[in-house]
Amino acid sequence: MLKLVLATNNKGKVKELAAMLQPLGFQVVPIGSYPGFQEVEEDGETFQANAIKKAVAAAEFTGELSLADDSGLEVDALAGAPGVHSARFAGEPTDDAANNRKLLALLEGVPAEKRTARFRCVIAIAEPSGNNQTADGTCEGIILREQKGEGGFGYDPLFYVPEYRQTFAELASAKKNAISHRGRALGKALEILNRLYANREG
Ligand SMILES: O=P(O)(O)OP(=O)(O)OP(=O)(O)OC[C@H]1O[C@@H](n2cnc3c(O)ncnc32)[C@H](O)[C@@H]1O
Ligand SMILES: [Mg+2]
Repeated sequence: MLKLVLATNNKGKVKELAAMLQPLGFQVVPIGSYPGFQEVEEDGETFQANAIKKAVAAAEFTGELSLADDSGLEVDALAGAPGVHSARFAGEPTDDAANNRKLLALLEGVPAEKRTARFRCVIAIAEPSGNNQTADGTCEGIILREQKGEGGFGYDPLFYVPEYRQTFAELASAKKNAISHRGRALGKALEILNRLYANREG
């Protein structure tokens, strides 16, 4: 089995990443199952910087190949906010419902054609040595005026994908994974993982 530590405390991310990686033969282990791991401070100015920081910390702590995901929502009418601050948009600790309420309040009165947004994701893969590589993905959508759907997590009930006429929270999870920022970043990250494992078994 190809062991891979998932350096995230977000259950929604773990679920999606595991659903995509397990069928490919990866044995994924969430960082939560390693007692004593100190959560890293996500003080980077970019998704890439934060993803690398999380992946390297996990790889150094566990001695295993580790994957981290830093992601967020960029809303054009808000000049790209909440961006890297998506998780704590409405303050600490992370509260998805409060984040969604804040987003709706800030967009009140903004017409549909100006509610464009995108999710961004950077996945970092780190080795215990600290060596790391990254891959990114985006997905374009529109911020609705009210939440729709029960699936997913975070901003999913407000993120409408015109192509499918559904929000990320309404889409079946396999469909979300096929088109999401995370799914696209993971597709590229798999090429990195394949090279790393090929070298190991070399
Ligand atoms: O840092 P980790 O432990 O991975 O977990 P986190 O939830 O803090 O994750 P981030 O720092 O990457 O913050 C990303 C936030 O952006 C939002 N987000 C990212 N991907 C999303 C998705 O697929 N659907 C909905 N919201 C998403 C969600 O609110 C996340 O909390
Ligand atoms: Mg975080």
